[in-house]
Amino acid sequence: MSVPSAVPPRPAPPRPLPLRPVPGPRGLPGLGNLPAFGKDPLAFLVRLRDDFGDAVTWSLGPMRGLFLSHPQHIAELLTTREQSFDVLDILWAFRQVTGQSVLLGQGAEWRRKRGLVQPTVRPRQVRPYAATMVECARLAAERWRERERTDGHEAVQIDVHEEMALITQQIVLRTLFGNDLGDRTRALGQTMTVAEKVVSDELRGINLFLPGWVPTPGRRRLLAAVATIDAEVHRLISARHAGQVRAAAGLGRAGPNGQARGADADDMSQQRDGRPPGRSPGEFPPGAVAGDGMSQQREALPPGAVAGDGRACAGCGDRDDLLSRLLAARDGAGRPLSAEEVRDEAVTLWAAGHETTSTALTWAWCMLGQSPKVRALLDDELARVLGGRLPTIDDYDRLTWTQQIVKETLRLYPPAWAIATAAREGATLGGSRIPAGTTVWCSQWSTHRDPRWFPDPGVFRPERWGPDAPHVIPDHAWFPFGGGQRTCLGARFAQVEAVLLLATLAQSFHLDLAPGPVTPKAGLLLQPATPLRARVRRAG
Ligand code: HEM
Repeated sequence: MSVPSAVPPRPAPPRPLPLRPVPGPRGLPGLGNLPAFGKDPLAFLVRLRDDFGDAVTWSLGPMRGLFLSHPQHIAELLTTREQSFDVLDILWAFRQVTGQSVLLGQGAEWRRKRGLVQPTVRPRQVRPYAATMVECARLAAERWRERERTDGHEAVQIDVHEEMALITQQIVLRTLFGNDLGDRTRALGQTMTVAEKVVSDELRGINLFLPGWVPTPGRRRLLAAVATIDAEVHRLISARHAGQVRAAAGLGRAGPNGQARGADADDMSQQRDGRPPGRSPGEFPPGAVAGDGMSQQREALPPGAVAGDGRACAGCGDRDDLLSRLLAARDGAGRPLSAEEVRDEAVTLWAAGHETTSTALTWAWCMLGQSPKVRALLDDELARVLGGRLPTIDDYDRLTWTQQIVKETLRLYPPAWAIATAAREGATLGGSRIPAGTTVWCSQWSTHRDPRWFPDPGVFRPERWGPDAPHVIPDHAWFPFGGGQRTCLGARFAQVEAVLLLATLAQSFHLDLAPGPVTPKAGLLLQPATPLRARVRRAG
């Protein structure tokens, strides 16, 4: 007879679903399936699944590929990625922006950085940023009203994505740097937009295979944009750091950007390792954490925004933005991130954190514009839960229909539409060996539209995510934020942001879409192929 134990036995890991890859469509000599994929990657991946099955081999130029469509295989890939698969080494342009951050790192270095960055954006920490999210949405609403006053009621036309990107850019920059950027926020945001556009272009066609040293006009633009970003971010970091050191040493209050008054904080102009100027490998002295000299920025923040919650970030002093958290972070050995590492992580959170969410919001408005019933239920919920006031983080759990709208939008139009990794020696999936070097792909676009998991997959139906939904959605059939150990660090941040922005803006406005079809285009992210234009109309 077995002795009862206080600790319940761990459930056995599910048996892997056997993997039996079949060859996909025959490609062209030397190019493989590159032309078909390049022409329409979304249609191509869906065709691989529909015409060939759940595990299909194909090739992209010299790259031997394996495409997975079954959620169980996807789950296995994402959960074993750190042990058996590498980050693809084709992301030269992306690396220029993110540097050696958690996004493209691997192995022990990635684990260390993930351990340092994760606590700064974990769900509990998103709470203090919610007020900033709502405030930035409120400012956008004010801007639209102002345009109504000047241009007339009928005339306010917007490019939805441009407007959403303005808001999310402002949110991420404020949550990162407080108000330190001041009136440079917009210009710096535009510089990041230039960099992102080039990165997106680089991931298409022949550029994908050009070594990083080949200069192209786009690459020159990218490097110039990165140099501007670096100079500004390093200025902010070193000013904040100098302010912290001075405050810790009791040498008086910091200046308006956190720098010690009279100190020459901007000493970050050396060039290193062929990277753009403005990066410094400098380590901060241990213990150089925020002191009490930052109250001037705090006063400049909107009321309640990025609250200085000492419990949330020990070592941040009265600044509680992401930069303070990164500067205060210590690894298991008590080591902080170096100045360059802080730069890389800050710019990565910025780049990874704004365009993804603004893209999701653009699609959400598109869906709302096309689905009057869904919109009417949204209006009911907003009236019931908010009754005309601005939302707070405490409303999040009650805004269930708004959450379902966001989830369903992320299903139909996942901003990140595919994940690709390279198999290492010894990698296996579904019990089968995967030859080293094989690029293993899965696609949110195609799996999220698989009728086996989502009946009527092309229909926007937020009810799927309600408690009474008749269909069980298997694990990893919906994975807009990836999965496993490398799952998106900002998933909670993004979901809270999307719900609060929609709730704030939809309370006051409808966005009436310009007539005509909206087609998605797969670049770095999945975005409308042409600008989504809408007329802003007062709600109610
Ligand atoms: C709708 C918005 C977003 C989407 C769809 C999205 C999607 C993703 C995806 C698919 C990954 C790769 C996961 C994987 O490989 O398994 C990822 C990684 C990441 N995301 Fe997001 N993301 C969003 C918003 C954000 C935000 C707001 C932030 C930061 C504030 C952020 C920061 C990151 C970081 C740092 C990683 C790298 C994690 C690692 O490799 O360890 N993301 N995201």
